[in-house]
Amino acid sequence: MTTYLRLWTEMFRLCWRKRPGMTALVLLLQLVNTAAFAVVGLALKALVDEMSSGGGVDVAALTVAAFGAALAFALDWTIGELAAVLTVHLVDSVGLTGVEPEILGICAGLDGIDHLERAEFLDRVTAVRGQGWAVVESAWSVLLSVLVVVRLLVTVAVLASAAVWLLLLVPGAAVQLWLDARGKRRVIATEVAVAGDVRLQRALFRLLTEPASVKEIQVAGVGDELRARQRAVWDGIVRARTSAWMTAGIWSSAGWLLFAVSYTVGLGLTVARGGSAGAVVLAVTLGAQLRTVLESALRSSTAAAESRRVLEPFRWLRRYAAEQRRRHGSGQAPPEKLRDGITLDRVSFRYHGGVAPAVHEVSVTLPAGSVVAVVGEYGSGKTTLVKLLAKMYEPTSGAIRVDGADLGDLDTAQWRLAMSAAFQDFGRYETTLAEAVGLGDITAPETARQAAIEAADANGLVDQLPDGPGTLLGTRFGGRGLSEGQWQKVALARACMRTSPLLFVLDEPTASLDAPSEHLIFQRYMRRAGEIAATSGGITLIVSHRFSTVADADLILVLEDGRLIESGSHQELLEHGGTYADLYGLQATAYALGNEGTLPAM
Ligand SMILES: Nc1ncnc2c1ncn2[C@@H]1O[C@H](COP(=O)(O)OP(=O)(O)OP(=O)(O)O)[C@@H](O)[C@H]1O
Repeated sequence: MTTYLRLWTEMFRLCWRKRPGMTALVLLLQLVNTAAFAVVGLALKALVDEMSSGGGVDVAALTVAAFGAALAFALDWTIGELAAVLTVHLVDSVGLTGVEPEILGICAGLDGIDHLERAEFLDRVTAVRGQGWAVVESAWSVLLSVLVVVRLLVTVAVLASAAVWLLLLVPGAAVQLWLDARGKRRVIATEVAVAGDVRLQRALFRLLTEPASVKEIQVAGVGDELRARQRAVWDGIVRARTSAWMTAGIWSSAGWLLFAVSYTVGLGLTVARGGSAGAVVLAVTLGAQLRTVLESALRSSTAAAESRRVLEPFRWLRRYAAEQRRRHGSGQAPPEKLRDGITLDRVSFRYHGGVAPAVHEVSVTLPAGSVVAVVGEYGSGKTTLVKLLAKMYEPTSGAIRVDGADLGDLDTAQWRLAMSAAFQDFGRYETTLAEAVGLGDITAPETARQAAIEAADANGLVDQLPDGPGTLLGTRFGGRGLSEGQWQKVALARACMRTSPLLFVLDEPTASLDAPSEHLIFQRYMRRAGEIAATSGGITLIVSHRFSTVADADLILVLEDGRLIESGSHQELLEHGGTYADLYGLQATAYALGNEGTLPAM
């Protein structure tokens, strides 16, 4: 409870920081609104007391009481509306400018990508995304609930003093609140229960509307089947929701019925036991007012209950982020230049929930200034090794050392600035070509872009584009569509923006390119590796499952099922006659058969 109190206090402070004027105004309006409500009841009571007093009627006092009641009633009504509208506006704007950036910061600001691959993390992100307003609103709901209780107390006190039998309304109201809350809980529980189905139908909808999957669906002719499945999932969701809403409606109606009965009995007894005309008028008015207060109480209790749906995952994400940041902290700076190299000491890594390690007890030194190739069949752990070197994951056991310093102790942001990478699953940034390349190093001068485009052999692509580097890429925002190979060239150019990284990673850099481009690119990268080695002692790490492309590397690492089974130069590995020699022979034969006996030049 104290953590909730802290969160709510923090939300009020956030409102105050972001919108001080609006926060003060909303607070004032809510307080005036509650005071006006209380005045209505008290003025009515004064009116009735005056009218039913034995002596002569004091016209002046009567007028003041009547005028006070009318004014308070008008204030209560108009200020109530205004306060409600302004609260929604305040909550919305602070949610968007204060809480949403924090949620994005948690998703995008944590070290590595481990969290982005965990269902427990992603489920919570799904629950809070776009719901920043609900976090802020929860604090205001609590304040409003307190104010509603004040209203209830005032109403009950005035009722008790005017017509004691009307206190029967109180248990009637309590039961109504309880039944209504029960119904709301059922609705919320149903929403939680169908959340998985909601995600499933969204995923099916995406499959049926995204070009990449639609192609296959059309060719396979399974569109009708998938549409039927999506409809069936929706039908199930709608049935569950309808049933929950119906049940909640029945409970709530039963509650209101009980309230109406207690009201009738209370009023009847007031009249039967000789209540004055004033008391009856007051009873009728306050009875109606009690109903309004009850509705407000129900609204704020619903808001408070619903906010838990968001508050729970929000707090979980915060705790997770704090724990991650505490663990990583800010470490030491990486060296300016590599002197010895990067050493992997019995490095193992197991994915969250994975049965076997993706990388298993790998020990090797990548010498400074060298070109290192990592080869192996599909799923042998090549990309995982690269991601470990890029600090996207932490080794489950063992250590990676950069010139003797533990990679875990190096400041992650600085380490990333000291490296450069073209990943296998590269990003497709739908912006201008110049920007999509320049993202590789936003501190570099304009001229660096041109050099990077040349380094990636992407000049031909630029020439084909209508506005050259200023051409908008991608079709989502009305730009130019690119082929896979063209997107990959953009990614490679981006990776070439940094000219002297300590680690230059190319994970399957030519997977989407044709053979001549592949050959040209590798030649260029070999030259580039020499330049990098000379300026920073940096290592160029090339991942490939095509053995023929990496024969010029200084060191070749052969992975199998996450284990390093062989390492050495191309010549040494051929002479060794192990897996590398076998697979190289097999691939060369296959390539020769497919290309009329021409092996790619190396
Ligand atoms: N995010 C992940 N979560 C769980 N397991 C994963 C994940 N990524 C990869 N794996 C598993 O780890 C193992 C190594 O995968 P990795 O991507 O490193 O292989 P790879 O050699 O790069 O394969 P490819 O040549 O197909 O790119 C595989 O068994 C794979 O199924």
